Amino acid sequence: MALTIGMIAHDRKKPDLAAWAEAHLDLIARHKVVATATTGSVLQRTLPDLPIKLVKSGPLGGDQQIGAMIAQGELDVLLFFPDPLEAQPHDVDVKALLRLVLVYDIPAAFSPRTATELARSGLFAR
Ligand SMILES: O=C(CO)COP(=O)(O)O
Repeated sequence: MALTIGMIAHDRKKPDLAAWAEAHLDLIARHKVVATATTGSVLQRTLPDLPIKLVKSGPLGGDQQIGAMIAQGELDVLLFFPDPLEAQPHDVDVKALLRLVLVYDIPAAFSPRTATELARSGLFAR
């Protein structure tokens, strides 16, 4: 059964997420990918053949849209690479998203290494 995977990264982490997605394309290509707008455009540049549903940019409500998907049971996994060294204008939205990840116990990874461990868990092989 295809999973719906959310992909989000803050600006300085977008290259890391694109590189991770490229390295794991065989796994994620079986699933549906939804991404915030700017993250999604970077992913599309790296992986032009991967279909990606775009929501709004994070600071314009995209994190909240992904959060709403979690609340509605429409998101199975979240890969979110935040930048721990840069303040975000929409920090409250980021916190709200992370809170919903915990409320609904969504499998999530916040760095390339944890994403790789999640991939090794077999989650994406379903
Ligand atoms: O800000 C984000 C996550 O908090 C991501 O939004 P963008 O992908 O539009 O940069």
